[in-house]
Amino acid sequence: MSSSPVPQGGGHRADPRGGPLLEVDHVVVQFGGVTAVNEACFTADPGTVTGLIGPNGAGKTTCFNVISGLQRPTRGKVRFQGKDVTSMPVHRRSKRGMGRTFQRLEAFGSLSVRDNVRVAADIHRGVLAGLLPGGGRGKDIDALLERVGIAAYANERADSIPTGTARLLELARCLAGDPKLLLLDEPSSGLDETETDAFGDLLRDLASEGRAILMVEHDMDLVMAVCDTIHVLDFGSIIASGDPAAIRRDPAVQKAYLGYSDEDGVDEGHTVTDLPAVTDDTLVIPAVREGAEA
Ligand SMILES: Nc1ncnc2c1ncn2[C@@H]1O[C@H](COP(=O)(O)OP(=O)(O)OP(=O)(O)O)[C@@H](O)[C@H]1O
Repeated sequence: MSSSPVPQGGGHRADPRGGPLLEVDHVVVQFGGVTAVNEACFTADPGTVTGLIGPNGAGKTTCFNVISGLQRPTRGKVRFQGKDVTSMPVHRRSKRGMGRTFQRLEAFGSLSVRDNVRVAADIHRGVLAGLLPGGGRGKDIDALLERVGIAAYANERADSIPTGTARLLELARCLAGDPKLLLLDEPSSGLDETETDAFGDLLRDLASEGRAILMVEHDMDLVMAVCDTIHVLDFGSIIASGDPAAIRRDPAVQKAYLGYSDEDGVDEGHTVTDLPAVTDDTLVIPAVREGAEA
């Protein structure tokens, strides 16, 4: 895949002073009496995949909204390439190299898959737009579709493709802007197992070009397979940060998801057979907090 002629992010740099590409610094978001994000601090670095996980309502999307500029934090700062962008509008962050996909699909339904990417390239004026007029540019767009695995759908209307494919289209539209930071919100939902494996490979490949990837994702197998670092949010606060092995073992994470941890042993009505194994090999963190509505 690395021989693809489409945007290759090699050379994406962090803050020239040597800091991380993205810094979320003590961010607080309050909606009336609800504290959606509570003093969150984390970073994303070039060449890495960072996961932001947590049960439903933990504050993941609100964090993404703060980073991308859709939500002003009540307190705290967001820095990108060392610059304070907390008050910067969405389009200027995007121009500086932030790309985002949404849980809700954003493509133009009546346009073909290829034209959706073409429009995104024109909007971003990324490396695709304006380059090699005519056939050349079309070829680059087709190579991008190939790279994300949706070339077979190039001529289909965007509103007629399966949900998983539409998510990959979102990613292709995002990549047309050649972002330094990719913010991916539930990117694998709708993908089957084989597609998810291929998607994981693509994420690693995109990171290897020097991009920073920050991903909110409920598929824990994918998160554990591709992330270098994982931050776990619960009720707006980061309760654990570390590599996948550390996160699997973390008692606070097990409690947040399962209501109990390995350290608790068997109590509060749980029997041995009730307790799912939480081991290095078996990840049994469900997407939904135990007892919560899905
Ligand atoms: N605009 C808003 N107004 C009021 N409360 C909000 C708003 N947006 C989010 N919230 C609340 O903030 C908290 C965090 O929500 P958020 O959507 O960020 O969680 P999440 O981790 O992304 O959840 P999910 O996994 O279900 O998408 C929730 O309690 C939610 O109800």
